[in-house]
Amino acid sequence: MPDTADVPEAPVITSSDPESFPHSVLAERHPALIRRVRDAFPYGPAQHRALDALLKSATEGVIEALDGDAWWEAWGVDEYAGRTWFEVPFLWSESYFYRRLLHAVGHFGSRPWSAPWQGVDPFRPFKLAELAGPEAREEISALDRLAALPLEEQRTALLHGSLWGNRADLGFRIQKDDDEASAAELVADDSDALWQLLTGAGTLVLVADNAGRELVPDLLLVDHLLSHGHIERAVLHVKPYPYYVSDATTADVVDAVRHLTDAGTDHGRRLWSAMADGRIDLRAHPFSCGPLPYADMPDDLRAEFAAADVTVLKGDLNYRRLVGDRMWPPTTPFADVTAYFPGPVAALRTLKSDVITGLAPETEARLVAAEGQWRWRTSGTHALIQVRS
Ligand SMILES: O=P(O)(O)OC[C@H]1O[C@](O)(CO)[C@@H](O)[C@@H]1O
Repeated sequence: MPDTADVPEAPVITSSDPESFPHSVLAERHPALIRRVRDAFPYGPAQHRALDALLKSATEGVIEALDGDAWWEAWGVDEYAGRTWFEVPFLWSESYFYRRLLHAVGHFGSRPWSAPWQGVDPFRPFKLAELAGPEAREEISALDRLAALPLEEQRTALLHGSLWGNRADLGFRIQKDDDEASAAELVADDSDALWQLLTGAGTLVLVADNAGRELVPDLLLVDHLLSHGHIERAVLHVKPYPYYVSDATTADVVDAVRHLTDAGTDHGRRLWSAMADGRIDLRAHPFSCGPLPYADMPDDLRAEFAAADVTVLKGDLNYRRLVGDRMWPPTTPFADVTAYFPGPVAALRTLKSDVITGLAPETEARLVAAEGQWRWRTSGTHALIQVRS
């Protein structure tokens, strides 16, 4: 089992409480996702049977070993085998669900002649529909207006575009009717500290989250930082395989850059050449699809983050992995729970799960008075920019 000895203590979140948000993800969101994936492709009988079996296992069954998967063996699958999905850490069981879903649809087939679905992204139809949608078109047409703004306003708009782009997460929207909720509030805003780190920096590591309407503004922010001399180089971490519905893979980066070039924007052309000359470098580390907190990251990934002037982690899941998926008192200092991280680190996240750290006592009191203990944590209507320099 991974070593988490250095991480401060707070209860690890599981899905065992039927009234809790994590329970609803396993009991409602995962079955809904299986239905959507099943309906999105003309899968064959073997895949339908595998999806039926996954549905039963995920809701009524127990964790099963993943034969021959050395990564998942290292990540604890044999230790958890035989326990229900609801009693193991929520972070772990949610990741395990995506690993099992991909296996069920044949994504990992190992013999090419009998594995026609190998490499097919079961979430691709949803990702493509998002990029083709009216909101994505409007965002492209807003780029001309953006270019007319003073530079400081441009960079703030781009940072906020990248931050709130995180709300465009397809997994989250499976359970939400009003994904474009109008209420939007920053519960912590360390953007001044972030701009200090991003001024005259050598290397920015950006750990991406979702494809489509989140990745496009992420890339626009990187383009701005490169073009205006804030940074010399960006290393963009994406997932090695489809994950958490809309998480970005290399194919999604290609689609996002093409989306910008096809629209005839300079941003697209600049991003394309920055990838060609190495100023934007892609990574797809296996640990990016791991079920563990970053405190347990392997040495090569640690060295990569240590070499950066600043690492920016996008999204809710990366936040859970950064601070540990635990029921922290909300005023626990962000700097304490990220002290282990090798180098300056920032989180850009809309709140979509129970975990929260780094709130000012008055902010917590106001949120609880207005919405109780839980709602504001998962509704996607609040966001944060937190930095540990
Ligand atoms: O795409 P994001 O911002 O990482 O959000 C993913 C989040 O969605 C959920 O799967 C459900 O909201 C969370 O458990 C998870 O942290």
